[in-house]
Amino acid sequence: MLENWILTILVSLGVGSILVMVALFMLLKNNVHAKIFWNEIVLENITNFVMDQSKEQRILNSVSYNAVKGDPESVINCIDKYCSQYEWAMNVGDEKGTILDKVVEEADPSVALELGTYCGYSAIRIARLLKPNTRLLTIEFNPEFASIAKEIIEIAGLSEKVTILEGHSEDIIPQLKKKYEVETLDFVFLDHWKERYAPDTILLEECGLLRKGSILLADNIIYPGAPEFIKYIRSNKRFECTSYPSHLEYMKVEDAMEKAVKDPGAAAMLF
Ligand SMILES: C[S@@+](CC[C@H](N)C(=O)[O-])C[C@H]1O[C@@H](n2cnc3c(N)ncnc32)[C@H](O)[C@@H]1O
Ligand SMILES: C[C@]12CC[C@@H]3c4cc(O)c(O)cc4CC[C@H]3[C@@H]1CCC2=O
Ligand SMILES: [Mg+2]
Repeated sequence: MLENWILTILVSLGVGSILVMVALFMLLKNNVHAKIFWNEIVLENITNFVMDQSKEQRILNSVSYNAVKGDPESVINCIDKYCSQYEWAMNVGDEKGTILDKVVEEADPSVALELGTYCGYSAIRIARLLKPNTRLLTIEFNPEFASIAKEIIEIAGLSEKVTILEGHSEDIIPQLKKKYEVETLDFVFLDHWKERYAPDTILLEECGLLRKGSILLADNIIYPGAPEFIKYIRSNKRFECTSYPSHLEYMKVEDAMEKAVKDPGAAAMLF
């Protein structure tokens, strides 16, 4: 009699754990939050512990071994291959990267600013399209990411065009005019923490860094989303906005980028 009870409990526990595993699998398959949580929190921390290095160091290693020195396209392809085949990472990726390329070409910037460098993937995409005697400033507050980005940008052969400014966007933006000799910005790529998009756009305006015709491009309008920025920019008569539907990097999940041109009519009258 006692053995029957024990058997029933053991079978129930077995079936229960299989059901929990199936539920987890379904959740991971269908839910983007679960997938990101699984990749970023569970898998990444286990791999970091086992290999005693960070995912960003592994991205740098992959670039050092596989990319052709001085060839930005090979660095971009190498990062995309690593992050789609081995470990997801928050680079803008190739699909949204192609939109970024088009908008940079349209802006044809003399001075460009990026908020959120990470490993330097989008900085390389932007800098490879810049004409001679033009520059990209990119802001990153994580010292490990800033130093990895420096090495990856060096491998791409773009160190002359790119300056990494280490610190918080809210501290560095007010220093851009005096310390970094910026008059106004022709192009700004917003890809740092999403709750900073709106306050940093307002800060750029207050610091007199946006001119008529300055172009802003913001990543992650749908996922993770930047609702305060979208509310601010779309209701502001000084900006003309366009949405570019796309997908989250390295995933089949909807995302979009938002372009905002400051006083576009007035800029056209200048020429
Ligand atoms: C999504 S990643 C940038 C990805 C990069 N643009 C690319 O596509 O290759 C965002 C980065 O912004 C940095 N970051 C977030 N908030 C920031 C802030 N307020 N100031 C400076 N860096 C910030 C994070 O440390 C992270 O490295
Ligand atoms: C919320 C998050 C940080 C932002 C991450 C993110 C940033 C980004 O620019 C992207 O293009 C995509 C993402 C998706 C994942 C987001 C991260 C999940 C955990 C975390 O701290
Ligand atoms: Mg992004």
